[in-house]
Amino acid sequence: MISMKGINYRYPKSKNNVLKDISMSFDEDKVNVIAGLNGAGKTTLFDLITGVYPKQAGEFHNIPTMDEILYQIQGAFLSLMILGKDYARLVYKISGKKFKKGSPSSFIDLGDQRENELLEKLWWREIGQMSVGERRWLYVTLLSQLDRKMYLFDEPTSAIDPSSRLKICKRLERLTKEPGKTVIMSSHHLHELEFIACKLFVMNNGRITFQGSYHEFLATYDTTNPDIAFDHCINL
Ligand SMILES: Nc1ncnc2c1ncn2[C@@H]1O[C@H](COP(=O)(O)OP(=O)(O)OP(=O)(O)O)[C@@H](O)[C@H]1O
Repeated sequence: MISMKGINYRYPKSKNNVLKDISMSFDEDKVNVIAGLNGAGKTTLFDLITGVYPKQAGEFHNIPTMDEILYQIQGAFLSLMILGKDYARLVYKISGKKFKKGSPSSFIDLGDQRENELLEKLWWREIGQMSVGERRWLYVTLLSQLDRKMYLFDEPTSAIDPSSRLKICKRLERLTKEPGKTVIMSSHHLHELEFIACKLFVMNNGRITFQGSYHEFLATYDTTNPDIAFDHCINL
């Protein structure tokens, strides 16, 4: 199990720690979701886990090597002129997987007919002509085809509609069905977590203030509304 204990981090030239005594353990059979206000420290934590920043204090356990990690950062630049299939080719090339010309159906099966059809549709469309939700779904879907031990997705569901958010969450949940894979995402949206097996972490001001299942989260704050639970959690 990938875990960490007592992690602290301070940016050079900053006075205060941005991560404060963080201890977490990630489940392999669930999507691990980190929620928190803007600036809570989620991206910093991802950057530390993946080695973008050097570790300062605390212990990390069982973190895979760089080539076993997929890290989807926020706002990665891609030309809007390239087609879905060009992005797919790039992803496959990076991973050393065999890419075939023509229809994606000859070598990619997403295990869901509607999603296979969506992939076929986006395959031939320019990135710039896709909706934001379609684009994010395509990125997550193609990246999740790569065989890695750990996947980190930084806000893959931001700025998209509830239906597309759920599709992306379900895609990540599918990854957790494969043994030996740990999936971690950050998110500002909590409602769709009801529909996936997840472990939720709430980060506030550099500290983990909750970790447990979605249902434990609601029960802790005695509500059925995750946004109200979140509000209580960060204001305690
Ligand atoms: N390079 C940096 N140098 C100094 N401070 C930084 C740096 N990068 C981020 N910070 C600060 O660290 C804190 C945490 O930022 P971080 O990007 O990790 O938050 P986040 O939880 O991912 O936010 P968001 O939800 O907005 O993406 C913020 O106060 C931010 O201003």
